Amino acid sequence: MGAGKAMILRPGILDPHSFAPFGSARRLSGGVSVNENRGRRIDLEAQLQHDAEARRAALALYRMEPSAAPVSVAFFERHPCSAQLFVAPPSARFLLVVAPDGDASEPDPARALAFLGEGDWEIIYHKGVWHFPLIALGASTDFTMMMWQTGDRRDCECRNLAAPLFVHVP
Ligand SMILES: NC(=O)N[C@@H](O)C(=O)O
Repeated sequence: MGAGKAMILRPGILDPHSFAPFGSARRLSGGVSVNENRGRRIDLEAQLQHDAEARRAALALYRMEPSAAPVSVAFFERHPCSAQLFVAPPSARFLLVVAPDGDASEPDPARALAFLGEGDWEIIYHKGVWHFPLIALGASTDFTMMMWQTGDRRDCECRNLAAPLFVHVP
């Protein structure tokens, strides 16, 4: 993609197979009955891949305000030391934007992909996968996030793009 030439991305519907090169995605369902059958416990993936130096568990609530479409993606980031898990609630409508490694393990925006998710998903980015920060659509949405961190700058790398990508939302 030439410098300065904006690129349009149209998201596909999030599905585990399409997302697999970048991580795992699974709809949350089933689980076991808990609390006198007043609820269900759905266990999440607890064994997130991470480096030994990333020994600080980070568990957070991301209270995301909705983004307007088209969403401008001007950079990608990655977490070289840990996979990163997000849980989307049943009311969620969100975008994931990812890019494979290009030359010298830099993000390749020409092969970037966007995924539109709706409802309660567990999403896990593989360790070191280039992605744009999570995007909520439609309404303020609370996502749960978990990853392992070193506590220093190794936890997140960013790369600005020569030209932004614009993600159109159906
Ligand atoms: N950087 C950060 O805290 N969040 C991102 O990794 C994200 O994917 O939202």
